Amino acid sequence: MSVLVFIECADGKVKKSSFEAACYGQQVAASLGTEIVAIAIGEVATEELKSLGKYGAAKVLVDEEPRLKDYVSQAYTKVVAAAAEKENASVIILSNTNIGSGIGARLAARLQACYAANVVALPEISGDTLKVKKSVFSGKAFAEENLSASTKIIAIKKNSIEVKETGSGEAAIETFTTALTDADLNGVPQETVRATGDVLLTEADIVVSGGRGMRGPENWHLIEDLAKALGAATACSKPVADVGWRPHHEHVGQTGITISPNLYIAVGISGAIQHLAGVNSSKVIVVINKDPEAPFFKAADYGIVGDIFEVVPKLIEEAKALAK
Ligand SMILES: Cc1cc2nc3c(=O)[nH]c(=O)nc-3n(C[C@H](O)[C@H](O)[C@H](O)COP(=O)(O)OP(=O)(O)OC[C@H]3O[C@@H](n4cnc5c(N)ncnc54)[C@H](O)[C@@H]3O)c2cc1C
Repeated sequence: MSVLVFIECADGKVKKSSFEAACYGQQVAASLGTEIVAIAIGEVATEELKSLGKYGAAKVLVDEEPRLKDYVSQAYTKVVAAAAEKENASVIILSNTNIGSGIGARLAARLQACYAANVVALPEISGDTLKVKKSVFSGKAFAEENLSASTKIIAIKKNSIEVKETGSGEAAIETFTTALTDADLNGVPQETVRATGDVLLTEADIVVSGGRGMRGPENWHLIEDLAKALGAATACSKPVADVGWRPHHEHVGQTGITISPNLYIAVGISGAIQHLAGVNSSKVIVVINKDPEAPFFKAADYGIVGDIFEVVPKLIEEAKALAK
């Protein structure tokens, strides 16, 4: 019996959300008296994979099949299922990303497993049952669910688990191959064009986001300059993307991307529930709005009541000074 953790990679590196999944897996494995094995797919730097040893992975299986350089749902599912069978995994941990949730649902069907997505805390373990807490209704409530099938799949919501090194060892790397058919590979991406700039929005620790209060795209340099000074990604509210001030892939909320950065700075955004649905699991929320009655202040950890065009240039100056 083991706990298998699926590791997502981008640009040859392990994504932060996968370190979170490894830490979660390590703690579950410790409670079950077993160890974690990780599975990574595609080209990933060996040092990155070895570093998973610091987060409890004794071994990392790597499938470097060139056709799996980019995510292919059926094929990735088959590889993870084969790794789970090889390692006799009773618990499989994924990150609750687009890729993780795509694989999770397919895996559950393939392995006759139970699957809990959006999990926000370590499970309570009672015999063969894992009780998990998950975020539901776009982050407005929590649900507890008992997972009792012999194979359990858990997808961790980003930023729910602190990434902590638990050891100094290096994980052993083992090449892993899975026999794939043409049918497994009938949806291979031909080209991937990076949507965001320097910092990937879904992986960013800090996000600076602008709303209709920015008045127009000609003022977006304020959002970009603040983001640059903080090493942050940029985002926006839906109407901003709808009118074409910003591209749609930056739109966060119920109908856009869901993010959970450590710091979310909302500039000139009112805080409608549809917007909050995509950002309310951020660790710290800072709101800048000239209207003290703006609903976003109720969800904020820190609020600045003031005019964007006075407040943000000062913040940029301060952030630049701190970075020196
Ligand atoms: C089905 C459905 C799905 C939706 N999905 C989403 C979604 O995914 N994401 C999303 O964002 N929205 C979504 N919406 C839209 C949502 O309801 C709001 O209309 C939207 O979030 C408002 O965007 P905003 O805050 O940028 O604009 P506004 O509501 O117009 O707010 C602008 C804010 O800027 C402030 N402001 C103006 N000038 C200044 C200044 N100079 N200095 C400081 N503050 C200033 C104002 O006080 C105001 O609070 C959805 C709506 C529906 C019906």
